[in-house]
Amino acid sequence: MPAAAAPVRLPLKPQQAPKATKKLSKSLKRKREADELNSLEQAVLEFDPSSAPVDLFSSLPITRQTAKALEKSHFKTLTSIQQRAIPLALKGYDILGAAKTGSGKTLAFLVPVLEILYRRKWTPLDGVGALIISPTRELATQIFDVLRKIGREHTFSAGLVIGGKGLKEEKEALHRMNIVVCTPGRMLQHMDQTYDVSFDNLQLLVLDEADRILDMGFRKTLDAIVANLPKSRQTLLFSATQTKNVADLARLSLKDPEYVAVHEAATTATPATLEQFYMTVPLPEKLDVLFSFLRNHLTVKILVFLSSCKQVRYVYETFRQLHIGIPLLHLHGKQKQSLRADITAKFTAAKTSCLFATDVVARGLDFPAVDWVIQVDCPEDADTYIHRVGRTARNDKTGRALLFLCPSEEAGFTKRLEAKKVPIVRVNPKASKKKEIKQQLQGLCFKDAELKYLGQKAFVSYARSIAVQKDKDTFDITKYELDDFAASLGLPGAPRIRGIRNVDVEKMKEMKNLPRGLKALSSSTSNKKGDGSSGSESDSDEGDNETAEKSRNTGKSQPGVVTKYDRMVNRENQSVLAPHYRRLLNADSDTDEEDFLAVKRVGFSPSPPGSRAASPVPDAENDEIVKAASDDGADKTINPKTIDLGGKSLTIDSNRREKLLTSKKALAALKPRGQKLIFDDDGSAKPLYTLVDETEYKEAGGDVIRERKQFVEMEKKRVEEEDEVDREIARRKKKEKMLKRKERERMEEEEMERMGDDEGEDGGVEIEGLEDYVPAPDADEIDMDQEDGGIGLEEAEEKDRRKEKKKEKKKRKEKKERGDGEDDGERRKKKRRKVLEQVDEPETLEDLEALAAGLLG
Ligand SMILES: Nc1ncnc2c1ncn2[C@@H]1O[C@H](COP(=O)(O)OP(=O)(O)OP(=O)(O)O)[C@@H](O)[C@H]1O
Repeated sequence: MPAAAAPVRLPLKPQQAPKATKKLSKSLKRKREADELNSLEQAVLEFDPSSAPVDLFSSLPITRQTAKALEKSHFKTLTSIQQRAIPLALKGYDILGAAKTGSGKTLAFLVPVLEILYRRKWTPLDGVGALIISPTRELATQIFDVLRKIGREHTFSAGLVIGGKGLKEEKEALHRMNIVVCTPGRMLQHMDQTYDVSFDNLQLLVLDEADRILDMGFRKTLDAIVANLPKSRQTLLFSATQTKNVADLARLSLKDPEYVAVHEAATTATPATLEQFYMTVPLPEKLDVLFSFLRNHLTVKILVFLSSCKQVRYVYETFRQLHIGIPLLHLHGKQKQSLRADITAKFTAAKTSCLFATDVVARGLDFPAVDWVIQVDCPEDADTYIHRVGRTARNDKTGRALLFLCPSEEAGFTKRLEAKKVPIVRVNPKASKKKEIKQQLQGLCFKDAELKYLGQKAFVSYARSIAVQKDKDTFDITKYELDDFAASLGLPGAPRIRGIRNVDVEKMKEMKNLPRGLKALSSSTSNKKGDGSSGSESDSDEGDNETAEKSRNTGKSQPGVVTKYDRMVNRENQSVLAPHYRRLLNADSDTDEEDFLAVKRVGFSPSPPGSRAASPVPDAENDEIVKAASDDGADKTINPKTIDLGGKSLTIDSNRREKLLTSKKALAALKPRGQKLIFDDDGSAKPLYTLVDETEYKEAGGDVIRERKQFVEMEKKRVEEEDEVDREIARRKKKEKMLKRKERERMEEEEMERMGDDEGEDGGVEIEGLEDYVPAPDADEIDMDQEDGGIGLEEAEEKDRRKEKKKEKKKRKEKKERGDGEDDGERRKKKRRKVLEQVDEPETLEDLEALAAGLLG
């Protein structure tokens, strides 16, 4: 599936082209469609959602097109959430849908989307009719794929707006979309920047994984999106862990929503076909247990969750080098979109594979036949646990899940699971099958400095992810054996951790045996020297470039004795794991405190008037100014030249001086700026603004900070207002243009219809009894749509029309050239006369034939 932004026109499969003899009169077809629509509306009206649930899609009051596509996609019977939600949604209710993972919620909202737009006679000119929002790109792509399948018999255009592609490309495509499947961030970007895309007509808003989209992470983005949507719309919210938070629902202005929770009475919140286990594994043994587990499960499909991108990378890179014996993949939010799509496709197709991933795949993804879900790092809450394990045992298939809990997490987290009705059994790892990989990891880190560096980052990001957890009953940072954990990653010591907030520093200071990493943390936090970064580590690429150099110097190695670990730590990162990773390193080093103060490139340094050549700064590229130490030890500049610039003297070398003197622009930049003056009635000049001394101003009762704030707010408001006016103008213009185009097309259609009817009356072929036949657009047009987001059907028709017109024009021109006003009969007579003039009396048979040919030709 191309993650293309370009809209695809449904139907997506070319149907059999109509034969000339089976041409169906357009007006008849239109009449039939109108009748069908009326009876469909009637059926929906009469349908009672509270009556016995419908088992088959064919028994639902839905269009022929949807029913046919569902059948072709092998969807015959409805799942329970579909039985309950679809009828209500068809009747126009707002819905809060909750059902276990893998129970078919996607169809429960996609079928109503297609049906409602169809019943409202939605055309490409009506703009965006339905907006489907998903928290991740992968899930949006999956929803889009299902939409393509079940919408293939309809003629709407649908598109993906998820980023990872050019904004311009998406912008252009957005104009043609009727159904938009998107991620929140990218959608908002378009709403802000693509001024002429209107959502004024929006009929349906769908939030898949609604609780996730409504939570803190997306709060502002979603609110801003909703502010751009009309209030009179239908809203459908779906999730396996649905929110009932009234404040959240109020944000979406739901109208008396129907709460459809099909498994609310069930004894478990997870699928009955899912077996769930947990193990208590000390943090330093986690990688050993994971490695041993994978070694013993080489022929299955496994999904392994870790809490940050760094961990995913580290575990993937090291396990790959340990040749574990099962194909390994890794997926996290810092990868390029094309790579993410590629890995998702690979894992979907794989029969045997192990995918290390962050929570980017925790929700909604429908990987077929996953045997095991392993959670190496404890999820932040029970809801996340439910979604993660929901990647297996989908749609009544079997599956297994295993959770690793650190001893300090066990009591707290099992309590949370119990409260959420998650049945889980404790198991112990078999000691005989456990293999320690610490030594191997140390070896790998020793050989490869970048791997070691990655391990350090993984360590820091794990510690941070624990420190920022809200559930302090489960996650107490002081209870993790961080030093041993660092050793288990193959690191020579626990890296220093900066920037963790919300940690009880005093408590940590009091602790005996406090890990070195946390000691550093406690001192840096209490001294307020942290870098200030905080927030969730999951899928974020934060981290700490710093090694534990200081602590190491004061640690195990003796002063003056350089151990192999010291060498390893001091060594620069040399080899390259991946270009992307190197970029990350560079990006990180950019944020170092040293860089914050360092001057990257300095040109000239103007010296104060009257002073000697002052601070000539060498340019890295040219090295114009050479400095040497004089006998008395003071700096002496060789070959100095001074230019006087309005009282300022500038010292430079002769070459640059020449250059500078020939460039007015460069000189102007160095000269003092001019001053703006105003002249009063007497002609005396005054500065444009007279500045009041701040203390004087304050004494007079002025509040500088408040006024600055007021000014900024006033300006912001003004810009927003102007922005809104601009948008409104753009929207109005677009609407006018659209209406004009619609009117023109309607007239053209009427004209064509008239011509078509005339044709029928004049002997054109009209076949009765082809009720089931739906004429399809040309296959060529569909191909273009599908392949590269090329022109739509509508545009193709427009092109054809233009071609026709051109042809006619050309014909007329030719006719004119041949002689104005001459009809064909006259022209023929003229030609015959000319032939007769040229040919003598025919004597032979050939002469006669030539004459006949000339006359007839
Ligand atoms: N009516 C149906 N008949 C047969 N299979 C179905 C039906 N509806 C959905 N499925 C299949 O069930 C699987 C799970 O569906 P879907 O992804 O919609 O679940 P979900 O409830 O959205 O899961 P999650 O909570 O994880 O997002 C998919 O493979 C889908 O093709």
